[in-house]
Amino acid sequence: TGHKWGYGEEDGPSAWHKSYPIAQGTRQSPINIVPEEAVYDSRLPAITINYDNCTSLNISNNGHSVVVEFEDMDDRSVIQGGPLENAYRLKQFHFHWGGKDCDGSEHTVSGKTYVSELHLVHWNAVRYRTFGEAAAAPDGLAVLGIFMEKGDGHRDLHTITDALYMVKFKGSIANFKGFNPKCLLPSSLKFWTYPGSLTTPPLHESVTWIVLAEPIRVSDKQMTKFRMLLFSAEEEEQRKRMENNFRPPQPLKGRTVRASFK
Ligand SMILES: NS(=O)(=O)c1c(F)c(F)c(S(=O)(=O)CCO)c(N[C@H](c2ccccc2)[C@@H](O)c2ccccc2)c1F
Ligand SMILES: [Zn+2]
Repeated sequence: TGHKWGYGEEDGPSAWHKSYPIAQGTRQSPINIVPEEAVYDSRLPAITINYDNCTSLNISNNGHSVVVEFEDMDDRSVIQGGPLENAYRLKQFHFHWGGKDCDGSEHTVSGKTYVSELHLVHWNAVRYRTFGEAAAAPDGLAVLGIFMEKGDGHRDLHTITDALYMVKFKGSIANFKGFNPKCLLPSSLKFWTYPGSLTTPPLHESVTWIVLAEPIRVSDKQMTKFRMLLFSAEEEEQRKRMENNFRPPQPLKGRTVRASFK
């Protein structure tokens, strides 16, 4: 299903509009966040993240990123508050990263890039019956974005980077039970929020983005493990390293970015 797309010269972000015209839409993501231009909204409630009973299922390499999926048939792991009218269920999380440390994140802050960005994808199960339905609705998805900067290793990220060898090739999947992504959250939940889209095809304009201002740290060794993943499947003779799987910032087109903090 859907046209083959990637992050290369021919099939990368600048070519996506040919199969996905929404790529040139009015609420595309990611964006460059300019803190001084963000509007502080004192009425924005804090976001509440209830992952205590989350059930992680597996970790997989889908040829675009490394993804950890969760059981989402009830409200066992939800995010709410902030700009959200309803509780949104955690469906999966994945990462974006660069080939070296100069870039890798999707959102940027006053032009600053981070080495990686973690996305926790949630869907509005109050208003929509299935993830697919929600994914195509303007208030269907909420993605929590967490910047990752170079530093000493993140203890809990270890659990993930130590499992990456199991999903080296595109199409590989492995058991990954008992992981709670709560441990990946930074200490502050201060955030910016704006109406946007998926940053990969199908690029649906269905995402309320919640980007945390405080990054978490990732070590050099841990980044090296992400870069050992492959875009290619085991049987392909051309082995392409999975790196630079990020879309560059898109035009704001009049949108307002709100801040939960001064
Ligand atoms: N940055 S982002 O949050 O926009 C994003 C990504 F950057 C991203 F790489 C993925 S992905 O699943 O890794 C591969 C692309 O489908 C998804 N995955 C989506 C998804 C699939 C299943 C379950 C949750 C999320 C995406 O594949 C998708 C969303 C909606 C409809 C079809 C596909 C995604 F949402
Ligand atoms: Zn993403």
